Amino acid sequence: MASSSSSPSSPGLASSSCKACNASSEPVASTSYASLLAQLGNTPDLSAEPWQIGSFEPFSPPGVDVLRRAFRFRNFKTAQAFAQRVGNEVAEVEKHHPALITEWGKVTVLWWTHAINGLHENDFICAAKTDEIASSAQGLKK
Ligand SMILES: C[C@H](O)[C@H](O)[C@H]1CNC2=NC(N)=NC(=O)C2=N1
Repeated sequence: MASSSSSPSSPGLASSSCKACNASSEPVASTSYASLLAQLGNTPDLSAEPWQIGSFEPFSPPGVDVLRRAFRFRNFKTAQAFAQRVGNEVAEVEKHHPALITEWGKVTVLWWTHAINGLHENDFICAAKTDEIASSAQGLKK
């Protein structure tokens, strides 16, 4: 595993707030990208199975860069409650909204900035806040 699945993020990022963003906002600079990823606990782990996503990681479907992490839960109810907390406590507070895929025992969270079709510092802030919620979420499987 790349890191503990409960709370790999640095408290600094998780206690920052999102800045207003529009189509001319700057994506994260290549110089800060690696440091921001490291703050989310992302370190290369060549021994991990391809389906394990133990920390937020870059994911690049054609045409867009995304941060993605899958969280495992004991059942559907606890997965759904976590997705709702991310929606209410991060997305609606920060006015920055993820894709949340809720399945039995699993929530996949994808952060990117629609306005720039890529990654902004806001995405790293929201990813860190998501990790923080996971660290106290009921039913999370570590
Ligand atoms: C007007 C409103 O603030 C914007 O449309 C916000 C809403 N939530 C958003 N969420 C995300 N992830 N990216 C955006 O560019 C975005 N824009």
